[in-house]
Amino acid sequence: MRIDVVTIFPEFFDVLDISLLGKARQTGLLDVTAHNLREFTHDRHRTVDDTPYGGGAGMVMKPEPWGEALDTILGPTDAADPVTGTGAPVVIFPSPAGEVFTQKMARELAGREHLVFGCGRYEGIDQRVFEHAATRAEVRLVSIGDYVLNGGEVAVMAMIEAIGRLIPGVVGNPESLVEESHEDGLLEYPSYTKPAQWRGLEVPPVLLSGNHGAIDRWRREQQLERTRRVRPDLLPPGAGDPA
Ligand SMILES: Nc1cc(-c2ccc3ccn(Cc4ccc(CN5CCCC5)cc4)c3c2)n[nH]1
Repeated sequence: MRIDVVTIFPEFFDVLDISLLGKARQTGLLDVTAHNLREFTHDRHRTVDDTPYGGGAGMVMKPEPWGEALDTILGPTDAADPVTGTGAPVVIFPSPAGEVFTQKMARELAGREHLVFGCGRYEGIDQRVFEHAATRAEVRLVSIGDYVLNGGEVAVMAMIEAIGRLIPGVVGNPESLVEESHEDGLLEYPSYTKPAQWRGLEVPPVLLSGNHGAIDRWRREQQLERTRRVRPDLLPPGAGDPA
């Protein structure tokens, strides 16, 4: 998978070289390139923002540098490019006004060949950038949660990690991808490891029984109980009913 990130803080993404994804980059499974938006300005001050039409606090990111950056990354769109094939790029802009990023969306995006992330700053990006990009690629505004960050970079880092780890070969043990929170729609069961006693606290005896049928049943019940308590909105229909 090829990932391009457009940002005024390209060094922010250097951390990907040392994290879990560093190995994936070395093995060519994941190719991540950060582009400095200021490389696509032409004035002496490398200006990327200006005051908002209609007034209001703060600044808005100018459309021209974004247009040139996306021209470079998306390349001249020839008619043969289907906008929605797996090979066609998806351009994702983090936004507080976006659709919420979920494990389901992460799984879907992990199947695409080319992702482009656009990191806004200030009060956001001129709306026409999204409109024009949509004439040549699939465009999505995506929120990672109902809180306001200072820009898109942290959101993109979170999405790259959530997506990257679903790519076969990026995570050591693919088994661990199936049995985790949200993968089957429920929250995960609690985990334990040695020692069996720690500060007077025991490991649930079923986990030491070697009875794998009982262990699976206990874990499933833990998932349902935890999901009922913490995230009833995630319960599948009927799962919350008393047994
Ligand atoms: N899930 C999630 C994603 C983000 C996120 C993503 C990209 C950007 C780019 C700039 N900002 C800061 C920021 C500050 C103020 C406003 C609200 N203003 C009110 C009037 C115009 C806008 C919006 C945005 C981002 C925030 N935050 N949270």
